[in-house]
Amino acid sequence: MHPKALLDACAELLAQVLTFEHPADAVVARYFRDRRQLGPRERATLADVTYAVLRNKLLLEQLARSGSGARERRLAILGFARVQDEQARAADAQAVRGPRDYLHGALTEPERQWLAQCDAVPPGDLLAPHRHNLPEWLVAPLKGQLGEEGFWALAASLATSAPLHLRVNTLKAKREQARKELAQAAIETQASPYSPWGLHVRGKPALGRVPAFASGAVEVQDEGSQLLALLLDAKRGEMVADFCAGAGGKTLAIGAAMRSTGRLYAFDVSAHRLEGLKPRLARSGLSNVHPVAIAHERDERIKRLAGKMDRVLVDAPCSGLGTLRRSPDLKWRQTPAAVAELTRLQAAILASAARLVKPGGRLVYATCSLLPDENEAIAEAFGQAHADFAPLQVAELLAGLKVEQAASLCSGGEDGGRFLRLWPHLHGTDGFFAAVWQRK
Ligand SMILES: C[S@@+](CC[C@H](N)C(=O)[O-])C[C@H]1O[C@@H](n2cnc3c(N)ncnc32)[C@H](O)[C@@H]1O
Repeated sequence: MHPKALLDACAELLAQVLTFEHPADAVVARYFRDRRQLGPRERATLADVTYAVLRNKLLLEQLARSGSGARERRLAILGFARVQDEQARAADAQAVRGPRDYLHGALTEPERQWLAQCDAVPPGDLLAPHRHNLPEWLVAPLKGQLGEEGFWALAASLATSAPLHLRVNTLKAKREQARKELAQAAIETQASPYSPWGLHVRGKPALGRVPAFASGAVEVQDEGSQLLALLLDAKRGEMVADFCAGAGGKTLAIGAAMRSTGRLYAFDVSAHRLEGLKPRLARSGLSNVHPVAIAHERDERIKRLAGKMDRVLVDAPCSGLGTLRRSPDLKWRQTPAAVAELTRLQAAILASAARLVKPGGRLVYATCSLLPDENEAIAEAFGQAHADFAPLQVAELLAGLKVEQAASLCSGGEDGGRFLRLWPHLHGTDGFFAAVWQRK
């Protein structure tokens, strides 16, 4: 595709994404579906430019106030330039000559001059929002937790794309064996630092046709997600519920930890999301998973299982702000009112799910949010209202599960070990929270 046509396509896609009527990944997927002629490299550029604009929206909008032509085109040019610079850095700037040659081929002379002017703006001249690229309502709760330095480190980390992590399906392969199999397909990996099931992939290779993936020996899963499933510590032959299973990322990890024995219910209110679990389940080789679409958290089918579960995971619906590297549109689509609404739902789901746990059983509440209102506040309110649930120290549990540097992954409580608290800038994972209780 000629650079001019690709830049036009970027501007066209951006115009659709920036209405924020639908999640960016859905808009991008539909755009690709409607244009089957696009090749893999063009698709990659279109997605990368879109995501670069979403991640750096406040800065790029500020820069795009100058220049001429359609706003989406100016944003596309700025996003494209960032993507090409990033690629050049990743490939070693020395080796890549003229990293912006391709983009320059799409620009008019005035546009080239304008881009050079944008490049020359000294970072010190930019206001704070143009440097952190976060909505104002998020700044105070994040600074409140991280302090000034931590906040800026997080903002820098959220401006990057997330690394690719795999979880080895221990039902099918040991970690070292999966590594070797992947290496044969020219996929370089190394053991993840925290999850005993994890592999960190070098680069972002396509996995669809890689034998280890097709055979179900590995699944794509953020290392933080793996740790949540690990924390449930489900054992052979147990009765377990994954209360908000969605497309089953954690269900699959829990089922494998149970060695495909016992009974693992995958509940969700979205039958559509549970449908997404089916092909993954087929690949995984698990036969202990029972997906059940429920009407709501107080569904009759849930009530019938009261007091019967050894372990229950509540991977609650949340703002998703811990996944901003992957879904940067969320920071522009979420609102304080939507978060307040979510906190009511989270408390209700946790209270209902807790009824399933039998005496001596374990309850895990988790989110991929960075906000205390969705995390510590929900866990603390639950603890106060449920004297029959004793809090467990996450740092101790993870250390017992042989997770390296377990204490560094935790915060809260007297010794800082009460909750799991993962941060992209500190741990390289998505942002995650978890609290654990044992029913007395
Ligand atoms: C964070 S996502 C789950 C992700 C999934 N556990 C995974 O690892 O892939 C939260 C899920 O909660 C579901 N949900 C929302 N309201 C619910 C409710 N009242 N009861 C059960 N699940 C609910 C949503 O449909 C969504 O799939």
